[in-house]
Amino acid sequence: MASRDPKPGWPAVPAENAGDAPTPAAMLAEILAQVSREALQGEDLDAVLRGIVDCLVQRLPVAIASIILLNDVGTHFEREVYAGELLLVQPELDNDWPVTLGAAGRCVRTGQPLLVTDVEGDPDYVAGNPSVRAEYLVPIRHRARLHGVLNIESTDAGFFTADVCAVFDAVADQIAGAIHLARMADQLEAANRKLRQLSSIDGLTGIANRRRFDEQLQADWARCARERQPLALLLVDADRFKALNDACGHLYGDECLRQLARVCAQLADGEEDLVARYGGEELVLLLPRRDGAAAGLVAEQLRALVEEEAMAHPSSTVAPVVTVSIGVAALVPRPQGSPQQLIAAADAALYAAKAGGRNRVEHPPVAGAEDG
Ligand SMILES: Nc1nc2c(ncn2[C@@H]2O[C@H](COP(=O)(O)OP(=O)(O)OP(=O)(O)O)[C@@H](O)[C@H]2O)c(=O)[nH]1
Repeated sequence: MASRDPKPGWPAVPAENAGDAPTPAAMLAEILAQVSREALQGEDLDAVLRGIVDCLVQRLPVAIASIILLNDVGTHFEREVYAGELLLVQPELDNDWPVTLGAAGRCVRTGQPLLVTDVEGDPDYVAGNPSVRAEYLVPIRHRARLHGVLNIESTDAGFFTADVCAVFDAVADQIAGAIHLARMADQLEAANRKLRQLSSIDGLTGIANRRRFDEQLQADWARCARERQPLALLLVDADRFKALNDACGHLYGDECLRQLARVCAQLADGEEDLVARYGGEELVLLLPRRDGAAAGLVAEQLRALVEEEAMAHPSSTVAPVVTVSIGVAALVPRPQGSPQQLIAAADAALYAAKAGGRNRVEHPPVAGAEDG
């Protein structure tokens, strides 16, 4: 079999192994395949970039491989990920490396690959390691967006032949796709987080919605059962709200509900507390680790605070201002029990508060449960 001459710059192939040595084309295909794998498998952008530079220094005789990313507006380098056998003295990249500086900056400004065959003679070269003789920089561009620069450094002044440079050009294209994918994934994740957050918020009041409350109630019920801690629930209902809407209009009613939610949020201020809109003009406070007495105190405070807000209610039979009736329930959940037990108890208490004249707090014992 005819022996293959490695291209200048590629790893020297021992004569006895020459027949098995990969051609530059085969090696390029392997490198590109691995870069693709890194792009698809990396957990996040940093992991992707690290996988790629590691792959380059492992497979090619380069002293340093680094990827230098630009900020969103393309004015500064903001991050560098590098690998290599030589120590690279890296500048601090707190957005203080403008593209007006260095060979990497020149590569960005021209938008073209840049070959520096004699680093000492290049006015833009910023020495990262004194053993480096030559450097090749390639813009990393996906469609119209310039993401940064692929920077390869070699201790061999003659390393960067046209064939070798062509390999890095192809690798840079692959990296651009990988960065694009990773950034899309990051954006998608952020959008999903936002969506999850939005889907748990009540649009009118900005507090948690019923769905979020239901989830939290299940979770708190299970946790308090495990820890044998009490769980308290306050069911808060605005009095004569239909009459308020009828007399003052729905927009005013909406504003009163928002204000009511703000007051409730002031009192549900523990790390584990949750205030949510239960539905219509009913709000709930879910208070883990609060027994009946503690929850009753919060409820009484809340009732008084709402009255002090003095939101006018000209058509109420209770007071000239908006008032609330509150049903309180608290118990130490039993693992085999159901959170519905707590809701039913708070509901019964609320009914009693309404029947008792409104603008009141009621707290009957919960049947069949260990009251905290
Ligand atoms: N403005 C406004 N009104 C709402 C909203 N959700 C529910 N309501 C109104 O709240 C009122 C609740 O009326 P009812 O259930 O009869 O209770 P109430 O008039 O408050 O009487 P009591 O609870 O017995 O004191 C209804 O008129 C609903 O239209 C809302 O988001 N905005």
